[in-house]
Amino acid sequence: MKPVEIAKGIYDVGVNDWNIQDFHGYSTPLGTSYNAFLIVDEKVALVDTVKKPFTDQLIANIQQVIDPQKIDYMISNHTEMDHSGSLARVMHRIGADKPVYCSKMGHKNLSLHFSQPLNYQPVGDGQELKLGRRTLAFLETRMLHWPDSMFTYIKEDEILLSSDAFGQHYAGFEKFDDVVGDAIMPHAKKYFANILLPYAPLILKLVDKVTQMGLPLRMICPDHGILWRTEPGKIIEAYVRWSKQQPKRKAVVVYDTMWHSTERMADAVAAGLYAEGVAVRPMYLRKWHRSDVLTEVLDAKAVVVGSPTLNNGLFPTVSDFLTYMKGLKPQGKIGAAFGSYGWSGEAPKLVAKELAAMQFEVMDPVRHQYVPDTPALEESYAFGRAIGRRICDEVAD
Ligand SMILES: Cc1cc2nc3c(=O)[nH]c(=O)nc-3n(C[C@H](O)[C@H](O)[C@H](O)COP(=O)(O)O)c2cc1C
Repeated sequence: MKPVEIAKGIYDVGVNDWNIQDFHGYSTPLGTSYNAFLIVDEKVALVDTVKKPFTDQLIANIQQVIDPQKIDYMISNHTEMDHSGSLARVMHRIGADKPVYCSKMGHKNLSLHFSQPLNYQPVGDGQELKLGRRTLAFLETRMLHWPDSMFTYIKEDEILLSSDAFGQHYAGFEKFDDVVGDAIMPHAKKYFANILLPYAPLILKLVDKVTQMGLPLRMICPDHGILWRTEPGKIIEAYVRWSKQQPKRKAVVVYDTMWHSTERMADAVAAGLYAEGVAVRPMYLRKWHRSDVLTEVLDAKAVVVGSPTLNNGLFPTVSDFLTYMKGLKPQGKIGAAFGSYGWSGEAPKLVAKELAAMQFEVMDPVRHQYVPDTPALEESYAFGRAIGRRICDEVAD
């Protein structure tokens, strides 16, 4: 990728990772980018680096704008290695004793990632760094989504370098929201559902704080994907909506199956939900990636989970999905479980227990022995309708 001048003297010198398909267990069919920002003023600052294998590309991009040794300040908004992996080599290239500005937690966490001592300059919330004509202001955003996370705001240009917040896993030569259009929103939603959802209450507080500060925002530039230059308010509004987790009349029916019995039940449950006017799609866990299922969970009212009983327990992909969903802490959901079994039939009860541990309102599970016959499928259908009625009672049309 060539450097992209996003405002006069401010460049995205990051890289595209075209072929990554699995980002720490999150599916990324369109790859991703690691954005890094070079601000050229009387003093020159580089905000964030890239994943380690892309270090040479980052340095080559910087070189197209300026001699890397002219960089005066390194700023680390986030310790995670997709943004800090090349820090050691970059510091070696620009001058190992140059200051590295980061949050206090960034100082602690970077030291736990890199053994060589760097000239860390921890900054507090609201602290500023003058570059010449421009001023950088640091905004602590603890747990959005790591303890070290912070934003860097370029005051005079009204540009927010927002680290992972507002990002999307998307690799492309297109770098701006107006070029990609609404096609980017599903990727932003997936990013929110899979990375930021557990911190939804903190996001609402942060948006309040920034609104009270009256911070003008001309552009929001995350560390992944496209930059929001035309309608930065649009992604903030989406974050507020997603953080409130206001559900639609929608359910996710997610399941696995060995011999298709639980699958037949899943189809009948989904048909029952649909008959009550609920949007629904059965999702088979060996075809749908857990991160795509979670994207659907975000605005669903009910999560209905089917598992056959295997060796007195859950089918492994169902355990995987439940573990993943539990960590992301979705709020305000109805939960329901179903499944086929042979002799002991523990799985639906185990699913229901897990859903209850996630504070879901859990309905009594439905299970069938071996292959469901017509009356059994009618029972699954009626189960879907009962869940659907409950959704419609709780969610306005
Ligand atoms: C390897 C294996 C282990 C099983 N273990 C149990 C079990 O412990 N308890 C039980 O009730 N059924 C057990 N079953 C039976 C299945 O749960 C039953 O065949 C069910 O109908 C499968 O549903 P499915 O077609 O959705 O996979 C087992 C089946 C297999 C293949």
